[in-house]
Amino acid sequence: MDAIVKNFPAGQPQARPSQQEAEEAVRTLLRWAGDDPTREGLLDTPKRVAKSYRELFAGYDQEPEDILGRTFEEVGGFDDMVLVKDIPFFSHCEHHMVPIIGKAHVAYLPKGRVLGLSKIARLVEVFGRRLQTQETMTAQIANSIQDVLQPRGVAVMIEAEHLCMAMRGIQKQGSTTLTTTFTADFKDNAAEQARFLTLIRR
Ligand SMILES: Nc1nc2c(ncn2[C@@H]2O[C@H](COP(=O)(O)OP(=O)(O)OP(=O)(O)O)[C@@H](O)[C@H]2O)c(=O)[nH]1
Ligand SMILES: [Zn+2]
Repeated sequence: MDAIVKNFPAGQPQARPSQQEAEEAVRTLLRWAGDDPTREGLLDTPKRVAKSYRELFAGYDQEPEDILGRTFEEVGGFDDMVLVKDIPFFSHCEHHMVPIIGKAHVAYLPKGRVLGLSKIARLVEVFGRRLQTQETMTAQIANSIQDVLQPRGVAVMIEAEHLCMAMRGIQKQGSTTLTTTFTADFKDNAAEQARFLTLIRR
């Protein structure tokens, strides 16, 4: 497996470890948790975890440009807000690698071109399936739509529960974190921001 890990923080692509190395790392963590990786029930667990990581972190193999590339211009002059709300997602926090469970609300003000609606949900998936902070994910969704589609503005709100705060640490269940990013006209126009917030609360 010689795939390159994208998004490496220092900007230096690193070769992916082999399947065997990944499985060995899981065996180490099983021993760290206090269990015995050689007992029958755990024999295939390292293989399953490695496979499951490829799915849970599939977003490292996808680029927003590939998803947002296909746009439509024939929309009868429509230039008002397009809002896709309540897009459910799962992610993992980059501090503890524990799930973040949430919903994203994504709006933009078109300028001549619109996106296929499913592409907005696909974009949420791409960034959700990476290690994240909620703030980063919110900004990444907004900025990639702004950069690729170049609409008049983008608004993104994420509401999420962080299981690292619920299952461990401070152990507060049921709290919700809200984050927003506004670009261009949404950033400069309080009335557009208010309309976005009203529509997602309806
Ligand atoms: N800003 C931000 N913080 C997050 C996010 N997800 C988790 N965190 C926080 O990251 C922080 C990491 O704090 P540290 O003190 O380094 O780690 P810790 O000792 O495990 O912290 P506790 O969770 O307080 O036990 C915690 O306060 C988490 O709640 C996120 O998406 N955004
Ligand atoms: Zn965390």
